[in-house]
This record gives sequence, C-alpha cells and structure tokens, in this order.
Amino acid sequence: SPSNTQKRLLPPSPTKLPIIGNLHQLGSLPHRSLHKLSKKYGPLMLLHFGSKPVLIASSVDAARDIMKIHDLVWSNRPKSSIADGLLYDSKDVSFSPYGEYWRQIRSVTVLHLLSNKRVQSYRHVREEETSNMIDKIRQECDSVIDLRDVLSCMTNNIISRVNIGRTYNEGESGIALKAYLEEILLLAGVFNIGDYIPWLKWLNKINGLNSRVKKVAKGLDAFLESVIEERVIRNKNAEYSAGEAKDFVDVLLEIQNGKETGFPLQRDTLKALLLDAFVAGTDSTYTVLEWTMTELLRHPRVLKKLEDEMRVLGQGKTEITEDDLRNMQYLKAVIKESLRLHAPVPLLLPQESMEEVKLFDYDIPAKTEVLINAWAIGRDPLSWDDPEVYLPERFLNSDIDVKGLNFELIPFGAGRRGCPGITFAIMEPSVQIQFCITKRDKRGGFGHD
Ligand code: HEM
Repeated sequence: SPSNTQKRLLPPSPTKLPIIGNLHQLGSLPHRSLHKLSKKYGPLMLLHFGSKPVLIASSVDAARDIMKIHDLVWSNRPKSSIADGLLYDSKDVSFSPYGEYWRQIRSVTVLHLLSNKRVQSYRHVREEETSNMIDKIRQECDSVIDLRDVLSCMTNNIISRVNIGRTYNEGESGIALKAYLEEILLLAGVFNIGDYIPWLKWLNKINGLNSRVKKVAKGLDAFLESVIEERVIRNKNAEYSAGEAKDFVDVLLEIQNGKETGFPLQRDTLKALLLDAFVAGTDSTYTVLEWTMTELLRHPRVLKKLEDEMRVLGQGKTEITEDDLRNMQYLKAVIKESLRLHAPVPLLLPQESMEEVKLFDYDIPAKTEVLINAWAIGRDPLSWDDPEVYLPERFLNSDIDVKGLNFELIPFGAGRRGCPGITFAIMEPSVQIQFCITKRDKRGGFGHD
C-alpha cells in the first residue's frame, strides 16, 4: 500500500459540490442514476455522500473483486444511527459490524432459523396464506384490486407466523404491528444526513427523524417483549402441541442458554433477530412477486409456457404441491429473470472496507463504503444478450444461479455478508406464482370466476 508520501491512485469521481458532495446526483432512484454515471466514469467510481467517500461498483469484475477476492476486507457494514436506534445498537445480523458477535448470530440464523429443514417445516404456512390470498382476490374480483397491497399483506402474514407464531391484525390488542413495520421500512430507506455530514446531525432533532426512530423502537420493543413473555409462560405450562412447527421465538428461546451453540443469547439479541426477519423478509419478497406478476401479464407467451409446464406436471393429480417445484425448470427461470431485471435490493446493503485495499489499479482507503449496483450488473450487455428483454429462456440451459457464485446475477449479494435467507426467499414466490397460475387455470383468469 502506498506510503503517506506517495499519492494514492483513486477511482474516477464526478465533480462534487461543497458540503453535499455528490448527493444531488442520486435522484429518487439511485440505482438508475448511478448506472448512468457509471457509463461515463466506469465500473468503479468514487463518490462522496456528504463528506463520506462511497465507492460504486457496477461491473461483474468489480463485484467479484469485492465480494470474492477481497471479501474479508469488505465484510463490515458502515455504522447507521437509524439501525442502531431501531435494532438494539445494531445487534441484528444485517447491520451488526463484522466480528465475533456477528459470526455467532449469523451462524444462529443460518443453522437454526433459515436452514433448509426449517424452511421446509413452514410449508403449510406458505400454502395456507397463499390459498387465503387467492380466496381474497376471488371475493373482491368485482372491484379494483391493489395487487401490491394483497401481496404485501400475504408476505407479512407468512413472515409473522414463521417469526412469532401468528398474524396480528390491524389494531388488535392495541398493536399496530403493520404500521410499525411499515415505518421501520420507511426509516430504513431514509437518507440519514447525520451519518454522512456529521456536523449536521442536529438536523435530525428538528426534522423529527430522531423522535420517529425512538417512537417505533419503543412500540416494537413493548410488542416483542409481550410476545416473548407470553411464550415463556406458555412453554412453562407446556401448552404447545408436539406436532406444531416451531416458530423463530420458540427456536431462539430453546437455544438462548447457549448449551447448543456455545454462547448465550441476550434478550436484546433475540428481539433484534426477530426484527431482522420482519425487515428482511417482507418487502424484498413481495417485490419479486409483484414484478413477476407484472412481467407475466406483459408477456402472455411466457405466461402460457408456465401454464403448460404446470399442466404437464399436474396431469393425474388433484393439485400441484411444493414437491413439484423441484421439477419446474421454467418457473425457476421465470423467477431468476425477474430477479435479474428487478433486484429488490438494487444496491445490496452497503459494505465498508476494514483496511486499505487495492481494487483494479486503485488504492481504496480503509473505511470506504461500497455500494454494489446489482441492478446495473443484471443489465450489463457484456454479460447478457438483449439485457432489457424479459426472456426466462436464457436460464434454461445455463448454470447461472442466484446463490452468489455467478457475479452477473447477485440479487442476494455474495460472500460472507450475502443473504442467508435465499431458500426462504425463493420458496415463497415459487409457491405463490405456482398457486396463482394453477388457480387461474381452473377458473380462467386471475381471480375472475
Ligand atoms: C427476495 C427476497 C430477498 C432478497 C432479494 C434479499 C436480498 C438481500 C441482500 C441483497 C442482502 C445483502 C447482501 C450483501 O450485503 O452482500 C441481504 C442480507 C440479508 N438478508 Fe436477505 N433478501 C431476501 C429475503 C430475505 C429473507 C426472507 C430473510 C430472512 C427471513 C433475509 C435475511 C437477510 C439477512 C439476515 C441479511 C444480512 C446478512 C449479513 O449481513 O450477514 N433475507 N438480503
């Protein structure tokens, strides 16, 4: 690495303004604005969000360099005061800084909450909630249906049942869970000026950000405490039936003493992990569903082909089940194509370098934040023929998968900080699309009897 006397070679940067740096160039859809900028400044460019240097990676090679070759260096997350406020000082997996604590809770998540076996055990939840959604659409088919609302309600119900064992309807027992979660997701997307221009931190007191964060954190904490307490009492009285699939609260309470894992889980950690599942598992999933439905309606040819696949598989059966998903190559291709064009987390989660590192020929200082533009990479003409065309067939004879090994398709990120919820996330839309299409087949239209 260059000594202090040598000048660092930094990636190209668009001209910045005083104080705000390049913030004015982000626009309302930063992945699109950054994609445009990268066409001029290249696959690695250095922007400044306020005073903070932020590297933008927009090519397969840049993504591979960061998430594979130098994965360890980039395994930190930048500090976020909103995440600190909402997630018990970032004690969850997503925002926790790299280190022993993160390693421990990530392994709890991977081995105990999101393992294949655990995801399989929630099959009845996915099937029931999807069936409820189809019934709801059918009942309301005479009026205009807000598909986003219906889909987000369903994914919310699924994650809620898996996470804390039941759904909470609006206002039930005075609990505005849905409103709190919506607010948390809104806050997660808020650009927090104090994190980027530290001397403007005081603005958050005036613009209400600090009090919004405090209010949601307090409400959710009271809610989670009541859920956990209720469960502790229920478990003491052994009131649950042995056949029931355990939800995340049960699993976490079972391992909290550390006998199985080698480390005890504090109460705040337990609550942060429950919140992580709510935050990570709702919006991202229904966005994939919504885009897939949109693309199927825009492309009747693709829809017809999907129906044909299901018709062949369904021959001689009363219904197609999750077991059949394994054989649905076209459905898999449809979902991959939706994820390629419409990555729900288009810039992944920010990562931060823990030491100085060389990328391409550039010298990147320690504590640089990086955003990887998965959305732009999914549309790179160097990797994809006709990148703007929705064409699931491109995946039929290809080994490219979304698991983080093929850097041209990284909707779930890759490497140490890659998404541990892939199986969960892929299973849900697969089941729902399959359900929607088969019900449509029988009834002749999405919800039209
Ligand atoms: C289609 C749905 C989903 C998408 C597109 C998605 C995408 C992502 C992305 C892009 C990241 C950041 C990866 C990186 O920084 O390299 C991430 C991290 C994470 N995701 Fe997902 N995710 C989805 C569903 C889920 C679900 C259902 C769960 C759990 C119930 C989950 C749990 C997590 C967690 C805990 C992390 C943080 C990992 C870490 O920092 O170590 N995700 N996800």
